[in-house]
Amino acid sequence: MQKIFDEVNSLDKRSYEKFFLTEDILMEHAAFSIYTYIENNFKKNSTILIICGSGNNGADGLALARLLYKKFDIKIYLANEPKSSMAKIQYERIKSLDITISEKLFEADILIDCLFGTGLNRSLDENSKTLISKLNSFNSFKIACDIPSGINNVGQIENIAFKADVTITMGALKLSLFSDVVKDFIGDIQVSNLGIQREIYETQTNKFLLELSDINLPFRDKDNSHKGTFGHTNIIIGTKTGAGIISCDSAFAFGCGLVTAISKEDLDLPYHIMQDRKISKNCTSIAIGMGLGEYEKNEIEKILETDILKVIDADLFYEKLLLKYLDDKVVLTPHPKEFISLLKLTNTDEISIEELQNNRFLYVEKFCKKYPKVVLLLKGANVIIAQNEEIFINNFGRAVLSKGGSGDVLSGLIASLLAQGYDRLEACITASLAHTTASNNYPKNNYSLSPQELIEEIKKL
Ligand SMILES: NC(=O)C1=CN([C@@H]2O[C@H](COP(=O)(O)OP(=O)(O)OC[C@H]3O[C@@H](n4cnc5c(N)ncnc54)[C@H](O)[C@@H]3O)[C@@H](O)[C@H]2O)[C@@H](O)CC1
Ligand SMILES: Nc1ncnc2c1ncn2[C@@H]1O[C@H](COP(=O)(O)OP(=O)(O)O)[C@@H](O)[C@H]1O
Ligand SMILES: [K+]
Repeated sequence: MQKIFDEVNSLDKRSYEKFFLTEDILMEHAAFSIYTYIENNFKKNSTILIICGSGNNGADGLALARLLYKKFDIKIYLANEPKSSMAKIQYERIKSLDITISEKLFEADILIDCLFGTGLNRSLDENSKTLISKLNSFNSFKIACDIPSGINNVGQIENIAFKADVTITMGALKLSLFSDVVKDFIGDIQVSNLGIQREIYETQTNKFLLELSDINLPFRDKDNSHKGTFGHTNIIIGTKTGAGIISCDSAFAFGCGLVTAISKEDLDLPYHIMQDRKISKNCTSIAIGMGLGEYEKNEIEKILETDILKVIDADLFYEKLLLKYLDDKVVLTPHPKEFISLLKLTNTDEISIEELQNNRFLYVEKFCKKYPKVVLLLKGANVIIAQNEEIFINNFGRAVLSKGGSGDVLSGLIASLLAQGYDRLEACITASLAHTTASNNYPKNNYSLSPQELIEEIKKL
């Protein structure tokens, strides 16, 4: 996994003080990293337009222009006069070079957005909005320097943002790059080195970006085994029976030795899924809530009271009785609408979905502070897995998963791993990575994936 930081000003400051790296040195490395990216990916003499603002983001652009000059056909567009001391210095440094300052925007092969970086501290004015909108309309390859202009420090977009194909971010990953609302604006993310290896520039953090290598699939390492060796999950089937049956199937596919569907009615189940009316004696995990619908409250309480690890999903986030069980046995897997209900039930906050989606990390942190024993997995375009003060982000998911039943598959995967002995955080991390990786491996298109096909892809991991 990679470290993520709420802000990097303190890391820059530490570099100045501890390693005697000046702002100028950091900036030269920032510009050089974008230069290297362009050199490695584009033909000599490609046309490049660098859009520069008045602060140090603009200064990065001016330094970059100097590096690119002569090898590429570059022009600068000065959205504002250089104002910060570094912007003025960088401007002086290019004055004697014959770099054209373009009076207008044009569709170059490559556009580089150096308008605003981490210094964006107020709403965009009309000029900036028009400028960004015009840039977005061009068919150029678009590179954002540090962060696409228009995205603020907490990952919100008030009106418009530059729509990058790649964002080359300076020094370390910032949390603002991982809100759901910026997902379609940042493109691929690359981190540039600022004159010292990233692991030295970075300090301690409690936020991490998951990588594919963080997956820990449930391979079996002993052959002297039987089905009970790999756990027994119980999936509670509600009135909408399909949801729970999908979870049963995904739990079975992900290695659990036995899967039992708990249901009052006789169901038409696949042959490998057992059925019972009550929780199995040797049950090692439970998943409850998917398609639950109408259910006797005391029956649910009896299940929640058990000492077994549980995945709690869907309809249960609307039930007050859940409040008694927000402890070290549960994994909660709400989508945003369910999470705002949970926030309301727990008297944490009463907010709209829009407010949540604009501040996902804030509300996850609030909830986890209040319930530090719970493991929370907040679904969305970027899944957030959190416990106490730690946050893990899975940003691999794509729109192919926006289908009824995707979440039911995920509940089954987590329950399966819990049954096999994974701890709750490990189970969420591996299940979530398996879920997104399998969906991305679906070969046909990004709209027709069914839960069954998703489970088939999980079997191939
Ligand atoms: N601090 C450092 O050591 C480094 C900083 N670097 C660059 O510096 C950037 C941050 O530079 P700054 O702090 O100068 O900030 P920016 O360059 O992001 O923008 C600040 C300027 O824009 C103005 N501004 C802010 N919001 C505005 C709005 N909505 N409409 C119009 N004007 C607005 C500010 O008043 C200020 O003049 C980073 O994103 C990164 O690109 C890099 O060179 C790496 C090293
Ligand atoms: N655009 C997207 N990008 C990434 N992941 C997505 C996207 N849309 C949906 N998902 C994922 O798909 C799952 C949907 O779950 P959920 O809303 O509970 O569906 P259901 O209840 O129908 O099973 C979640 O894991 C969510 O993170
Ligand atoms: K930028």
